[in-house]
Amino acid sequence: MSVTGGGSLLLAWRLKDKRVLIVGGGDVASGRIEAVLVADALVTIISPALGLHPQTRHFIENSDRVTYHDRVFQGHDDLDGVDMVLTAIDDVEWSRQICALCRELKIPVNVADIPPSCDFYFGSQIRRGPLQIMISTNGNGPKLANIIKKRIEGTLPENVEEAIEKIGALRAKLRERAPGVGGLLGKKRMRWMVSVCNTWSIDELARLGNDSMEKLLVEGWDKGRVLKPHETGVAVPWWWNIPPQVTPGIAGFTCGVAVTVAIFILRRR
Ligand SMILES: C[C@@]1(CC(=O)O)C2=NC(=C\c3[nH]c(c(CCC(=O)O)c3CC(=O)O)Cc3[nH]c(c(CC(=O)O)c3CCC(=O)O)/C=C3\N/C(=C\2)[C@@H](CCC(=O)O)[C@]3(C)CC(=O)O)/[C@H]1CCC(=O)O
Ligand SMILES: NC(=O)c1ccc[n+]([C@@H]2O[C@H](COP(=O)([O-])OP(=O)(O)OC[C@H]3O[C@@H](n4cnc5c(N)ncnc54)[C@H](O)[C@@H]3O)[C@@H](O)[C@H]2O)c1
Repeated sequence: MSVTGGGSLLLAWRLKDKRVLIVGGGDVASGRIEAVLVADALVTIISPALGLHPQTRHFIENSDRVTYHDRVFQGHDDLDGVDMVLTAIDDVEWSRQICALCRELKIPVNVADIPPSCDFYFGSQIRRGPLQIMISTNGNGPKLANIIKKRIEGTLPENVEEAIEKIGALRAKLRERAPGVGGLLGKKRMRWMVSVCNTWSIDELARLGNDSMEKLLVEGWDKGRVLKPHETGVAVPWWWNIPPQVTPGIAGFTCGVAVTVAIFILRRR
């Protein structure tokens, strides 16, 4: 395997109850606030009331996770106990100073618009229930990241979030049945889950209900096998599993055959 370097580490950062300071309250800040509230952070916003974006105002007025200070950033004291800093202000000099303070205090910081002052970049995001996809061009082309996001969105299976939620529920039930971390049991659990994911399509997983899950565990896991969807009462017609990309091809082929047959019959008359 060759490692070329020059990239960024892509992670899903767990921010629940972590303290995030957002300096600025304009358009860009409002997107940042939304992004960290989705992750259940405790948010402090410092920004003069004049110039607040309507969405920032909405978060301030409606979220009990948001503390608001109607003023400009003042310095060191504003960083006390803070786990992450995001700045989105129209003042490059202050942005650089905030970055320097954060680096001194070893607080991870993102300064919108100044890549050298970013310990991490934001990306274009797709969220569908528990599914989170981040598209990053590593600083090269943010608008292009947004365009690529729209392309990816169009290729996702319709019920992908239900499938992920169901697989999450199945894994939780399996852990209740076979608890513990690591060891031989852990390996067996993982092998079984891999096999379920390889055997069932996304559509079929999305249709898993409590009864079929129970059957999958009692008749499957307990007996050391992976049931097929139809054995649990979950079955979708075979054509549901045709990838959408090939559907136009099949439709075209069918039309072609129909036209050829029609011409053949008409000629014989
Ligand atoms: C993805 C997204 C996430 C978000 O911000 O939430 C994001 N920028 C978005 C939009 C956007 N930003 C800009 C435009 C104008 C068009 C254009 O330049 O393309 C548009 C498009 C628009 O406005 O429509 C201007 C811009 N952006 C940066 C600079 C400074 C520079 O490059 O030097 C300049 C000024 C350049 C100049 O002065 O010319 C820098 C950064 N912007 C990043 C993220 C990080 C790298 C992301 C990556 O690697 O892909 C990075 C490095 C730092 C950071 O901010 O974390 C979000 C799209 C979300 C969505 O809608 O899906
Ligand atoms: N995603 C990106 O990377 C991206 C995209 C577009 C713009 N930008 C840049 O991000 C920055 C913010 O953009 P915007 O459209 O949200 O700007 P904006 O002018 O709408 O908002 C700036 C906000 O910062 C506040 N502010 C200014 N100085 C402050 C200080 N010292 N302390 C606290 N608050 C202060 C202002 O009151 C205002 O609410 C700009 O520099 C812009 O060029 C970045």
